[in-house]
Amino acid sequence: MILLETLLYIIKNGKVLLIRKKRGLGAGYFNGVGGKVEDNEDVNNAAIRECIEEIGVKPRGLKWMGLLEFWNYDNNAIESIHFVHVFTASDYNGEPRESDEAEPLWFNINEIPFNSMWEDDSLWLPLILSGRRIYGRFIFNKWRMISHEVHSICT
Ligand SMILES: Nc1[nH]c(=O)nc2c1ncn2[C@H]1C[C@H](O)[C@@H](COP(=O)(O)OP(=O)(O)OP(=O)(O)O)O1
Repeated sequence: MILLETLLYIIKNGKVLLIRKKRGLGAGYFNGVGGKVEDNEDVNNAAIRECIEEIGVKPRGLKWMGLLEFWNYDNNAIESIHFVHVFTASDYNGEPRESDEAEPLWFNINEIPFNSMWEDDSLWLPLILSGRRIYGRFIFNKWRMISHEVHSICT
C-alpha cells in the first residue's frame, strides 16, 4: 500500500501549532496537521484542506519544506509506504478549534514535545523549523523505527 500524504506546521510568533491526534495512524501523538492527498488534488491544496478540516483555520504563506518516506514492514513484508510532503505556513485565517480528529495546541519552538511524538520527528522537525528543506527516509518494523537517513536539500 503506497500512500501520498501531507504534514503542515503553522509557525507564528516563535511558536508552532501542533495537534494532538485523536484517531487514525499516530492517535495520541502530537503532530502537524495533515492526512491523505485525494484523487485529482495537488499536495499544496491537500495540506490546506486538511488544516481547515482538522483545526478550522486556513493556512497562509505556505512553503514546501521537503519529502519524507516512511516504510513500514511487518517482519519481511511491506505493510505500507508513506510519501509525505511537508509544509510550513507563516500565518492563518480564523481561530484554531478542536475537531473530532484533532486538538490544536501551541508550543514554543524550543519546547516541542518529542517524547509524545513519532520516533522520527526529533530527527527532522528541528531542521524544518530552522528553515531547512529536507529529504528523509525512515524504515520501521511494526512502526518501531529501525533505520533512518535525513538529508538537506540543496537550493
Ligand atoms: N512516522 C511518522 N511521523 C510523522 O511525523 N508523521 C507521520 C508518520 N507516519 C504518518 N504520519 C502522518 C502523515 C499524515 O499526515 C498522517 C496520516 O495519518 P492518517 O492516515 O490517519 O491520516 P488521516 O486519517 O488524518 O487522513 P485522512 O484519512 O485523509 O483524514 O500521519
